[in-house]
Amino acid sequence: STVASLSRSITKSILSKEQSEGVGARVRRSIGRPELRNHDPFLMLDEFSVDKNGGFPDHPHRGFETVTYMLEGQFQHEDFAGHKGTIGPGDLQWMTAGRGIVHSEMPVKSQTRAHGLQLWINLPKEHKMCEPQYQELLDGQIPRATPEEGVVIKVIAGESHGVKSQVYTRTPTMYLDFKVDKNKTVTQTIPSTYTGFIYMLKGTAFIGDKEFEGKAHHTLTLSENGATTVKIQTKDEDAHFVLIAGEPLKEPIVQHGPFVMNSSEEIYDTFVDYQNNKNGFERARNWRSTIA
Ligand SMILES: Nc1ccc(F)c(C(=O)c2c[nH]c3ncc(Cl)cc23)c1F
Ligand SMILES: [Fe+3]
Repeated sequence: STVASLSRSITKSILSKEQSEGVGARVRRSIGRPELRNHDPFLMLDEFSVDKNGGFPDHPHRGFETVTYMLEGQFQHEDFAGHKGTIGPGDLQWMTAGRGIVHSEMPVKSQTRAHGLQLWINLPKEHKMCEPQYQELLDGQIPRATPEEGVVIKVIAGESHGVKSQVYTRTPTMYLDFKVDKNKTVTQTIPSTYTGFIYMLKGTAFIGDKEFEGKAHHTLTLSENGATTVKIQTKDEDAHFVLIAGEPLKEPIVQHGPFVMNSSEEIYDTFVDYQNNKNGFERARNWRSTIA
């Protein structure tokens, strides 16, 4: 007899409404909102929308990674080491803050609005104080899997249908951008130990054997039922969503804003380092971004 392969199912569906963040920015907070904490290894997912007067001026990070994926408009970034650049629609910036980054993230002034996703991925203890690293890919450098006509999966991290990303993930992570035409079915393999969720950007998708309906701006958390796949269908509407999954770190999380360590002592030490420009924050002394 054939055993129908079990799919992961949806355990929660949470709508994210816009809230203010940064300077004049609006974000829909997915992971990281009160109803969506403890999705180890993920700390936050924001769908951000910033007009030319807003942005995220000079601020620090330590102990985790920020993954910025642009959907519309152009965003510029600059850090305290002089690393700067602009990312546009479809482009990716995977920033491993490690021991410390101070940077500014602002829309390009001429733009109407910058719209994208920023995911915060926690780092395991042994990497929290690593040298900062950038992995930046233009849209055209991100591989696509097209299991069938009308199903395009951008492999931002991890693997889909035999297509692998080149991004080095210290915390094993899968990050896939799905554009699925109507009346399609796609099955994605996910390691059964991974914590996973879908964030809907546009349209409607039906997930799992029970065809749970996913609508725009909803976070759909995936069950951990031992399944190694998730089945996603569309009916009379196209769908655009991201599927994000990763290996839980199972370490203590102590977070104060942009600092995420394993103990309150380490957080205290981080504040001391930041105030005194030490242990990775040396270049923050007297630094001001030119773009904010
Ligand atoms: N501590 C702290 C406090 C408040 C913040 F807004 C931020 C921050 O920078 C961001 C929050 N979501 C975001 N989405 C997109 C971008 Cl480009 C940046 C952010 C931050 F780091
Ligand atoms: Fe930042």
